[in-house]
Amino acid sequence: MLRSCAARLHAVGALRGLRGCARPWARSSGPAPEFFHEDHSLPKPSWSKDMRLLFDQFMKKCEDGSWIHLPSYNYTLFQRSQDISAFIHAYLPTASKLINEEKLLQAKIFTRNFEDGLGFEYVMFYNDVEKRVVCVFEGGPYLQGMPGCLHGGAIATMIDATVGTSAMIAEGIVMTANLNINFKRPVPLCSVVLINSQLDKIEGRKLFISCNVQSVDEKTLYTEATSLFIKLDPEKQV
Ligand SMILES: CCCCCCCC/C=C\CCCCCCCC(=O)SCCNC(=O)CCNC(=O)[C@H](O)C(C)(C)COP(=O)(O)OP(=O)(O)OC[C@H]1O[C@@H](n2cnc3c(N)ncnc32)[C@H](O)[C@@H]1OP(=O)(O)O
Repeated sequence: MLRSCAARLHAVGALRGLRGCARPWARSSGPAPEFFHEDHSLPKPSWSKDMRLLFDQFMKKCEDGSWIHLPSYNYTLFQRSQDISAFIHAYLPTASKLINEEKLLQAKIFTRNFEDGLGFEYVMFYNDVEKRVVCVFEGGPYLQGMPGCLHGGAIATMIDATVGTSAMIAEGIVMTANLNINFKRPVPLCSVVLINSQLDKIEGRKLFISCNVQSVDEKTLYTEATSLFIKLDPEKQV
């Protein structure tokens, strides 16, 4: 399973020629520690029936290669601590002055650090022809905002992660410059939703990606969003 997940991620990278992801900042090579490799996007006992059903449906679509399952880990692409540090120095020199290098060793993706079933449960799929990333997302009980509803910040986070994945696949190292969200209906806590993102256009370093959040039966439109991502330029002092 680990081999096939790595192969799929590699396929996505190869698809885009790994633009911007050649790790020019890396000081070391070799495998990351084994415990890092748990793919959090695979079915777990805590997943609901809807989540499992949609996972199976999308995995079926992956069989002819039109869709790709994107594995997901609790660390960034730059998982080795020395890589993270070198990455920040190369791309975010202003921020690097304020970052505690020791704390950096503990860095993890915050959506992947809740206990199973309590926080963000999600899996993403990518269609290269249509330039779409779809995220199947179930927000657990620890993500409550208004009683019985998903916190808007949790929705924003997952929208950012979905459109961000789309931007990263297209152009490598990017950051969110603008995220514009219309919350149209409250999302019931612990329900499964589909986050559909679409890469609309690329203009120089700017990527425009739109997105909506729908119920599984597609009858309820919960949220609509547009986003702007900027491909980072290591020559610029951001
Ligand atoms: C092969 C890969 C496989 C991958 C597989 C998938 C794995 C996925 C794994 C994990 C995915 C997780 C994904 C998570 C995603 C999360 C992302 C975040 O949350 S990022 C944190 C929040 N964002 C910030 O903190 C940015 C702060 N802002 C900045 O640092 C700068 O403003 C930055 C970098 C965005 C732009 O700065 P400049 O100096 O590089 O660029 P300038 O010159 O200012 O802008 C460039 C152009 O963009 C326009 N622009 C910039 N900001 C704009 C704005 N807010 N609105 C409109 N236009 C804007 C400008 O007007 C300019 O346009 P003109 O070229 O002149 O036409």
